[in-house]
Amino acid sequence: MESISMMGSPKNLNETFLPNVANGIKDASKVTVGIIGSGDFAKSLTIRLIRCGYHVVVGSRNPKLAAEFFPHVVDVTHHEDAVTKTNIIFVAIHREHYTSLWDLKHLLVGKILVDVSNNTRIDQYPDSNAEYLASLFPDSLVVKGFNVVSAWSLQLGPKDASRQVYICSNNVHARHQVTELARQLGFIPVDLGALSSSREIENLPLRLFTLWKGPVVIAISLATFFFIYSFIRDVIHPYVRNEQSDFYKIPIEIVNKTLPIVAITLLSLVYLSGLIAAAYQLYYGTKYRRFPPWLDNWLQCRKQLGLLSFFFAVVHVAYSLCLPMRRSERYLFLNMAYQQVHANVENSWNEEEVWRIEMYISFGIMSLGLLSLLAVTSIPSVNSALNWREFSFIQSTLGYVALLISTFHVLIYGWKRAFEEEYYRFYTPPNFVLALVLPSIVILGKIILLLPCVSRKLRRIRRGWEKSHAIEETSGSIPHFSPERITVM
Ligand SMILES: NC(=O)C1=CN([C@@H]2O[C@H](COP(=O)(O)OP(=O)(O)OC[C@H]3O[C@@H](n4cnc5c(N)ncnc54)[C@H](OP(=O)(O)O)[C@@H]3O)[C@@H](O)[C@H]2O)C=CC1
Ligand SMILES: [Cu+2]
Repeated sequence: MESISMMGSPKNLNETFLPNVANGIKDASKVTVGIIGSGDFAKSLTIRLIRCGYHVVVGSRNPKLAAEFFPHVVDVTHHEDAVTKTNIIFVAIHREHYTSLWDLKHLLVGKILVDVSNNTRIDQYPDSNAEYLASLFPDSLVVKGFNVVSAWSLQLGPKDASRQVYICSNNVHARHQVTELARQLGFIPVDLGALSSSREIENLPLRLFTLWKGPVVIAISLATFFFIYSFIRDVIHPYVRNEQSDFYKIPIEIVNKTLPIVAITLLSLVYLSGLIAAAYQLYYGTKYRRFPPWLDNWLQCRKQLGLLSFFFAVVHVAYSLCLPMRRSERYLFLNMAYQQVHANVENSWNEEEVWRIEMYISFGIMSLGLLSLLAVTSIPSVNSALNWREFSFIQSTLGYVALLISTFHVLIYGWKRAFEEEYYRFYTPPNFVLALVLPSIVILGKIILLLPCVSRKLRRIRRGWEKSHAIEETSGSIPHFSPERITVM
C-alpha cells in the first residue's frame, strides 16, 4: 500500500479515539483523525486539526497528487490505509460519491464517520445525507456535524468566524467524541440529539435570511405605498391644481414623510401579532390550540419587524436633522422673514407652536432611545445575559411604552392639522392620520387586555388551569407556546 508520509499505525485502535476530558487526558498530540477526500473542506480541516495538535491521515483516490496540497506532516494515503489508522473519520466527499466507499465497509465497522456534507437545495433528497450514509454503513457510528462551517472559516480559526457547530448522532458515545473534538478545535458544539435532526442541520446553511423575507417585503411594500401616497398628495396635486412646482420635495421631504409612518406601522405590527394571539387564546379559552400558520409565522418574525422599525426610525432621525441644511429651507426662511418685515411684525413668537415642536422633538428622541434599547437587547449575546422576566420587561413593557411615545410624537406633530380641512387634499387624510391608525388599534387592544377581568382570564389560560377542558376540546392538536414565551420584539 502506497503512502506518502507514513505516521505509523496505532497499535491499539482505541488510542485513536479522542482524549477523554472527563478522565483528565487533554493531550491531542497522540490522536489521529482521518479524513476521506482531499478537497477544500479536507484541506482546511486538516490545517485546523494540525494547529490543535492532532495527527491527520487523509484518504484519497490519488494520494500522490493530493499530497502536494497538504503539509508534509500529514499522512496522505489510500482510503483503505487511512481508515485502518484511525477510529474517527471525516467523510469530506459529496453524497453522490458515498457508494464509492462501499468496499471499505468491513474496515469501517464500529468506527465514527463524521458526515460534513451539504446539499445545494433545501430538502434535496428524501433522506438526509447522514441518514443515507448510515444506511450504507449500518455497522459504523455516523455523526452529523461541521457542515455549517465553511472551509474558509475553518482556516480562519476560532477568533474570526462563526463558531457554532451542530452535532447529532444515534450513538451517544460517538456524539460525545465529536462534540469534544469540536470543542478542542475551538468551536461551540450544539448537541441536537438523534440523527433524525441531521435533515434540519443540513438545511441550516441553505437558509438565506428565512425570517427576514416577510418583514422586508412588508417594509418595502409599506414604504412604496406611503411614498407614492405622499408624492401624489404633496407634489402632484398642488401641481395639477395650482401649477405649483414642489418637485424639490421628492428627495428629502417625501422620503422623510414615508420613513416615520413605516417605522411606527412596523412597530405596531410587532405588538399586534401578540394581541391577536391573546385574543385567539381568549376566544378558544385555551393555550393548547395551534395558532393558524400565518399568525405563527408573524409571531416568529417579530424581532425582524422590530429591527426594521428601528432602522426606519434611525434613518428618519438622520433625515430630520438634515432638514435645516437644505437650500430650500434657507430660501423659505428668508422669504418668511421678508414677508414679516413687510407686514411690520416685530415678534413672531408663537407660544403654542414653540411648545408643540419642543414636545414633538422630545418624544421623538425618547422613542428612539427606547427603540435602541429594544434593538440592543435583541442581540443574542445581550439577550442571553438577561433572565426571562428582564427580557420580557424590556421587549414587552418598554416596547409598548416606545409605541405609546412614538404615537404621541406623531400626534403632537399633527394634532391640530388633523381637524383642518385644507390638509385633506383630494379628500385624502394627511400622512400622520394614517400613521396613527395601527398604533391606536394596538394601544386600545393592550388597554382592553389590561382590564382586570380580561387579564385574569388570560393569565388563567396561560398558566394552563383550563388544561383539562382544553385537551378535551382540541384533542390531537399540538400544545403551543403562549405568545409571551416567544421573542417579544
Ligand atoms: N467547501 C466547503 O466550504 C464546505 C464543504 N462541505 C462538504 O464537504 C464535502 C467536501 O466538500 P469540498 O471539499 O468543498 O469538495 P471538493 O469537490 O473540493 O472535494 C471533494 C473531494 O471528494 C473526492 N472525490 C471526488 N470525486 C469522488 C468520487 N467519485 N469518489 C470518491 N471521492 C471523490 C475528491 O478527493 P480525492 O480526489 O482525493 O479522492 C475531492 O477532493 C462536501 O460534502 C461538502 O458538502 C461542508 C461545509 C463547507
Ligand atoms: Cu418623527
